[in-house]
Amino acid sequence: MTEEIRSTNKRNKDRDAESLKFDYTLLMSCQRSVVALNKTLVHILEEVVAPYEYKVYLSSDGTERDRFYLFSSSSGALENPQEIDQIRQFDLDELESVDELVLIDENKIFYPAILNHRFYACIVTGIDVSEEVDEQIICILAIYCNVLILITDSKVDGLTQLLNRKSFDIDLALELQRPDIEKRRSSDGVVEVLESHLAIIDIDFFKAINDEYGHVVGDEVLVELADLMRLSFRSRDGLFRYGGEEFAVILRDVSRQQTKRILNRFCNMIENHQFKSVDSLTISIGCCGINNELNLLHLVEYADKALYYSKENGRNRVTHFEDIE
Ligand SMILES: Nc1nc2c(ncn2[C@@H]2O[C@H](COP(=O)(O)OP(=O)(O)OP(=O)(O)O)[C@@H](O)[C@H]2O)c(=O)[nH]1
Repeated sequence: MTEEIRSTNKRNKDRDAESLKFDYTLLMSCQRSVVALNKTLVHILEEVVAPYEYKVYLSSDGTERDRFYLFSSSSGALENPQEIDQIRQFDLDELESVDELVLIDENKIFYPAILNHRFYACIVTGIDVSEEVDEQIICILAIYCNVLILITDSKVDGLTQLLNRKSFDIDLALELQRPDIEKRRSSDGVVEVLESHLAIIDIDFFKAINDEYGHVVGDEVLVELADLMRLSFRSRDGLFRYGGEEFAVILRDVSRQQTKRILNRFCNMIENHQFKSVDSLTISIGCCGINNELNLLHLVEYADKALYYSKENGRNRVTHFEDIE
C-alpha cells in the first residue's frame, strides 16, 4: 500500500470515528427522560462495543453507590456482586470526569461514568477491547453524563435538590391517572383505604427567620429541612419544593390515618430538631387524598385550604382537608 492510500484510509477511519461520535451525541441529546436515555445508551453500546462482552451497571440516582444494579449485558450475563464491590471502590472525591480513571484488574476494565463527583453508571468489559472501542466507550460515557445532568437538572430545584414545581405538576397529574385505590385490613381488623395523599408543608414565620438571621441562613434552613424530608419519608414518596418556603409531598399507598400519623411525626420531629443556624422552628401542614375524580387545581386548593386551617389554628399542626368542618 502506498503512503498516499494509507493516509487516505486513516483519514476515512478518523472521519468514521468522528461521524459515529456525532451520531451518538445526536441520539443521546434527543432524549428527554432518564429511561429513554438509558435505553439509548444500551442501544449505542450494542453497536459500538459488540462483539466484545460488556455489562452496564447503573446507579439509582448518582449519589448512592450502594444502589448500583445491572441494567443490561451483552451475553445475558447476570449481576456479579464482586463487580459491584469493585465499582464501590472508586474514590469519588478523587474523580471529576469520566476519562480520569479506568480501573483495570486481571481480566476486566471498569469504565466509570462520573461527573462533578456523582457516579452515574459503570461499564465493565473484558481487557481485550481494542484501543478504538476503549476511546469510544469513554466518549459515550462523557456524553451520557452530560445529557443525564441536563435532563435531571431541569426537574430539580437548585437550592434543595428536591424535585421542582414543574416536576410536581407532572407527577401529580400522573398520580391522578393511577388506577383505583386499594383496600387492606389493618391489624385491628378495620378495612383501610390505601390511596395517594398530597401534603403541603409551610415553614411558620419564615419571614421572621429571614429578617432576624438574613437570607443566607434562611436558605440554609430550607436545605436542612429538605434533608430532613429525605430522611423521614419513604423513597417511593415524591418530595418537592413547591415554592419559596413551601414544600409538597406525594405519599403513595397510605390510608388517611397513616398519612396523618406520618405527617404528625414529621411535624414533631421538626419542632424538636436543633437546626444548625436557628434554634428551632415549626411547620404547618395541610393534606388531602388524591382522588382521581378531582383535577390538579382542586387538589392543590384542598391541600392549601387545610394548610390555611393549620395556620389559623395555632400553626405547628397537620390538618386533613376532610377533617375541616
Ligand atoms: N431565604 C429565603 N427566603 C425565601 C425564599 N423564598 C421565599 N422566602 C421568604 O419566605 C418568606 C415567607 O413569608 P410569609 O409568606 O409572609 O409567611 P411566614 O413569615 O412564613 O408566615 P406564616 O407562613 O404565616 O407562618 C418571605 O419573607 C420570603 O421572602 C428563599 O428561597 N430563600
